[in-house]
Amino acid sequence: MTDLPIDDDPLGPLDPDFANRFERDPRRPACQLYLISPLEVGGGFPDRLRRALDAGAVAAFQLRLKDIDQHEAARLAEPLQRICADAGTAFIVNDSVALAKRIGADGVHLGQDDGDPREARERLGKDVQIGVTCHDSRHLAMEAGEAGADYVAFGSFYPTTTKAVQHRPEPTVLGWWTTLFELPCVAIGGITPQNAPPLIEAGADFIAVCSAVWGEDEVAAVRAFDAVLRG
Ligand SMILES: Cc1ncc(COP(=O)(O)OP(=O)(O)O)c(N)n1
Ligand SMILES: Cc1nc(C(=O)O)sc1CCOP(=O)(O)O
Ligand SMILES: [Mg+2]
Repeated sequence: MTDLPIDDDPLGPLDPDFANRFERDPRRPACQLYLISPLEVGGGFPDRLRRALDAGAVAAFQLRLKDIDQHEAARLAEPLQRICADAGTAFIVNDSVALAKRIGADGVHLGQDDGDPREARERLGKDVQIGVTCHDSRHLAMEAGEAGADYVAFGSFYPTTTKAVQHRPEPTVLGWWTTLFELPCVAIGGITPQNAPPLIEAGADFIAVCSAVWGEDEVAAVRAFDAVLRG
């Protein structure tokens, strides 16, 4: 993941073997940016991604495609995965353990109907990051933690047009989670640079964003998130 300047950090450099993990680390901002892809990632999208990752610190990028066969998804993933690797950004595949394994992704994100995190762990191994959607549920989050997830995701905090959503957590769930558990939490849903601060202050370890970056000028948007996240 993209780091703060670390060469002169008194804690020393991040171990490159652990650089793409979802972990709290005092050498990184307390809350980091996690980009979710639009559904269309062909055409000029790789250039947009490169520009976005150059514009500020982006910890992770999720390839979120729907209704697409795995060969086509793997073909579309290839340039994006390379761009993320060059930028030190973790490359996460949405929904599909099979695709994540096939392309050697850094992680997979699983919704409640996307499969069992324990099976995903068996298939992907200990080094691949597994994230789990938990909506507004403390119970689901604790279950995901027990199942070996590397992060839990709560949402949708704000209205979104990217996806039909049925849950609206309060930011307090983030504070509850971070106070009790080491496992990082992700906040998602309708997040913009303007409405992000209450989620950051409540304790989100990551904010996951789609339309506020790809529906806008991606460079200006990542810079605006970067400024908010660096306080
Ligand atoms: C970081 C993150 N959080 C939540 C989701 C939503 O996952 P899911 O509920 O499986 O819905 P889809 O994204 O698959 O439509 C996510 N993708 N990423
Ligand atoms: C993919 C996704 N999952 C959500 C959840 O609540 O689990 S909200 C969401 C959409 C995120 O996109 P945007 O930043 O454009 O709102
Ligand atoms: Mg899903």
